[in-house]
Amino acid sequence: MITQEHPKSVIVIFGATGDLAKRKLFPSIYHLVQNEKIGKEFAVVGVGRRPWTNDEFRHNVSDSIQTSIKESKDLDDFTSHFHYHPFDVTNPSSYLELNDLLTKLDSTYQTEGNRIFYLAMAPEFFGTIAKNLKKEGLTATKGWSRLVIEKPFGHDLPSAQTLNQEIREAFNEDQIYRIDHYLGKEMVQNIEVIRFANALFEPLWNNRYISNIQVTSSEVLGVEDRGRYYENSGALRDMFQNHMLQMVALLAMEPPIKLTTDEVRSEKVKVLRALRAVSEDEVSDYFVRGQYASGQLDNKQLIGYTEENNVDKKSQTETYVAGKLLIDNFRWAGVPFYIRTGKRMAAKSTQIVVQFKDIPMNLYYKKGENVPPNLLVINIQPDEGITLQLNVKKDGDAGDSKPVKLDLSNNFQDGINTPEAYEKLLYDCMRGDATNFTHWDEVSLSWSFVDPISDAWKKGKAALAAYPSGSMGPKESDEMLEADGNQWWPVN
Ligand SMILES: NC(=O)C1=CN([C@@H]2O[C@H](COP(=O)(O)OP(=O)(O)OC[C@H]3O[C@@H](n4cnc5c(N)ncnc54)[C@H](OP(=O)(O)O)[C@@H]3O)[C@@H](O)[C@H]2O)C=CC1
Ligand SMILES: O=C1O[C@H](COP(=O)(O)O)[C@@H](O)[C@H](O)[C@H]1O
Repeated sequence: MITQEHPKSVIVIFGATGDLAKRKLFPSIYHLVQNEKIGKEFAVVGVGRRPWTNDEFRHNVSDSIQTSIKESKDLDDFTSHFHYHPFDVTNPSSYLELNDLLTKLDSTYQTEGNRIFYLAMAPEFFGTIAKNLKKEGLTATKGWSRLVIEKPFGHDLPSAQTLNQEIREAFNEDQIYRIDHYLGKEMVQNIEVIRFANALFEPLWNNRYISNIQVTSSEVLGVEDRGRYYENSGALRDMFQNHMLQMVALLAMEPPIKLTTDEVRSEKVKVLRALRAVSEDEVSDYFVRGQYASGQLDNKQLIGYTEENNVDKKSQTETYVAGKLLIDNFRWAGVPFYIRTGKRMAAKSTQIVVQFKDIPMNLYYKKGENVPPNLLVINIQPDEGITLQLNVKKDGDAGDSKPVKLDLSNNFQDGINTPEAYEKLLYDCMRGDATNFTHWDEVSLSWSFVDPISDAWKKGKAALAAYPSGSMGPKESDEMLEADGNQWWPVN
């Protein structure tokens, strides 16, 4: 059941001394309190191996808030809700002590026995932690208990299945919240509203009127200090299998009969089931993989991927992937969904472009050529908003037209204050709303689609194209669209 107001809970963060907790989780909890989404009835227990005291932990929390939020206030009061419990999560006996602490905090903060276990740690620990939580009785509380799991959820389908079995032995599916932080982004959540709350778009949202849909998520950053993780992941597993496929599912799904968790998920699952499988031999026709070489951006010289720390000098890991997806159902037959994502590209941008089909006949503007197509552009980040490209009469010239952009970005007035993805997702989890988390069916279908692609790449069935840092990816990606008579639309 979804709690409407001021959910109460103890939140146990496994990995509370790590990067994710400091950069995302503590500021998110702070915002929830400041925005009065949660009241005083909460406590946070941090788990890590470092032998910190409560004071040291609270200092670290304070630091994280001051770094990320300009005007922070009431920090002492806020951090007094934070407690640190150091232990190695592979040591089963420590869970009993943790349980005692949770029971005590439950009574101090009147959290009604509700517990969130947030696993902000490397995935190899997920199964062990889930098992010990159940075995030592931490999930047997008078309130609810929920498990939040960070990505990556497995490395391929078999490893994801093993992980799922391990956590399902301790938690039911409806207690498991698999985070995909893109689903917490304001404009990703807006996809459904744009589609289903506007009489203008939904009738056109099909293969009769749409020529193709493009989803881009480009990053300026390189692999930073995550070389070890990224070498085993690459862009296909890091971004495509989860964030990109989730956006495709939201764009392509049928209208759900209700906006409930189960109904929305069930429609997304149908899209993933309808994705046309790409066999190993066809991979090069549908996918391009690339790796950033050295290059320049904003007059700065940038090193190539293989020169990064903890990266093999001969690495074949892709830092860029572009794909052409086909969805074999009545609505989308024949409409390509072009997807691209990569690191060290020219701009940080996540953007969706819906390109409508050409009008049947050109009465205007350079007859014999096509009038520019109508485009609906959904800007997810860094700017939030939508633009609609239409054609209007050219000033003065009778019989001539020009494209104009109807820019609705200014309507998103509270854009800068929209809650951060993690804040929304944490709040959803506290309220028991799993709509914006990924269900096991979605995860397994995504891996089923992705595995043949990575297998083909592993067997060397497709070349790894180099692209200069600071560019928009390899030329092979442009050629993939050109072969269909299409082109990537520029990102904002
Ligand atoms: N950082 C990010 O931006 C993102 C991270 N993620 C995911 O979140 C998870 C955490 O990432 P991140 O915070 O970057 O990782 P870090 O390496 O920064 O942190 C790892 C944490 O795990 C703790 N830890 C490791 N081993 C043990 C152990 N045996 N017992 C108890 N605690 C242990 C560490 O504590 P200590 O050192 O004190 O032992 C530390 O708090 C990963 O699954 C990652 O893929 C997902 C998206 C983005
Ligand atoms: O999950 C991940 O996402 C980030 C990009 O997230 P964004 O919100 O900044 O678009 C990416 O850098 C990282 O490699 C990946 O693990």
